[in-house]
Amino acid sequence: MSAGTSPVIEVDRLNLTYGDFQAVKDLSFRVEQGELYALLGTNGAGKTSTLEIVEGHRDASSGTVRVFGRSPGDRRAVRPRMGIMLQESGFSPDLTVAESVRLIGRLTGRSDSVERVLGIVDLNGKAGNRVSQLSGGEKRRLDFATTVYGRPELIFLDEPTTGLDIQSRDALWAAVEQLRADGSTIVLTTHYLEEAQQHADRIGLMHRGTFRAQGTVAELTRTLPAAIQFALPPDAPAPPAGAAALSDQSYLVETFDLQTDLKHLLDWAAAHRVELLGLSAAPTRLDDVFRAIETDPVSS
Ligand SMILES: Nc1ncnc2c1ncn2[C@@H]1O[C@H](COP(=O)(O)OP(=O)(O)OP(=O)(O)O)[C@@H](O)[C@H]1O
Repeated sequence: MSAGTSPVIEVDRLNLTYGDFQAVKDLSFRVEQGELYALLGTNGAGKTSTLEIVEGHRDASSGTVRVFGRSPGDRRAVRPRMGIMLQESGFSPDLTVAESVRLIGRLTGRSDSVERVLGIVDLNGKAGNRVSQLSGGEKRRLDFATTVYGRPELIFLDEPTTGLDIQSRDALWAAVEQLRADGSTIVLTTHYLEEAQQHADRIGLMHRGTFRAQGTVAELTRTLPAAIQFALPPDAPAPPAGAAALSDQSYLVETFDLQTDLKHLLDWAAAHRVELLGLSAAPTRLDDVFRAIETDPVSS
């Protein structure tokens, strides 16, 4: 991303109300060209509602949304440049797999090889089968194939790996990384936080219609301490200061400097000739940030 490049998506003080329920409140974010931006959050946080507006499927109550510098309502300009993988697929059950891909090709105006996109998701063997005959995971893979048909510049992936086995997940993520290498911008929503942790450049964490945190994984996780856990044998001396007792002989050290505190602990154990049982040192994970936000009374 170079200085001065305009963002692919620009959302400024977006609000959405359903009747008198405010589902999205003053939400602002940008997604830059080539980024993988993950919009994460609790159930009912407003992610789908936000994406529906950005995708041009729903009008905002107030605020500004720009996609490629245009209103998402400007469908003729914006839609051919986007691939959208929704949570629920809308294929006609009577079409074959290959016909479904071709149909999407015609609707988007993009061109590609049906064989290529079915190859990405290992569905070439099912090209002649009707959609109604596919398993749930195979339908999801077909969803992905039609979404990336023609290598769109902007790709929305809403829970893309739900129902997929591990091989299919790996294949899907390899395809996403290839699309990014080719310059596509990706917006992801998922409840699989480890996937966001691994693949997202930046994350927006939503709860009850607003962002509770936004930034890179490193920026979000450094707000919470990492954890060192260990247990001591019955005859061991008292543990070093800073270790909180969890149960009889188990201890927890919470730290913002994992490396230094782990070294202190190992030095203490060596000096006292103590074996640290079940020792684990875990950096802060996105799950921890997520849980902290869900339980934060300020965010309720
Ligand atoms: N058409 C609608 N009419 C009224 N309320 C709605 C409508 N669609 C969504 N909502 C409400 O708006 C809130 C946000 O819903 P949304 O589907 O955007 O959340 P989400 O973050 O995508 O949730 P999830 O992770 O559960 O899919 C929820 O409280 C939901 O019940």
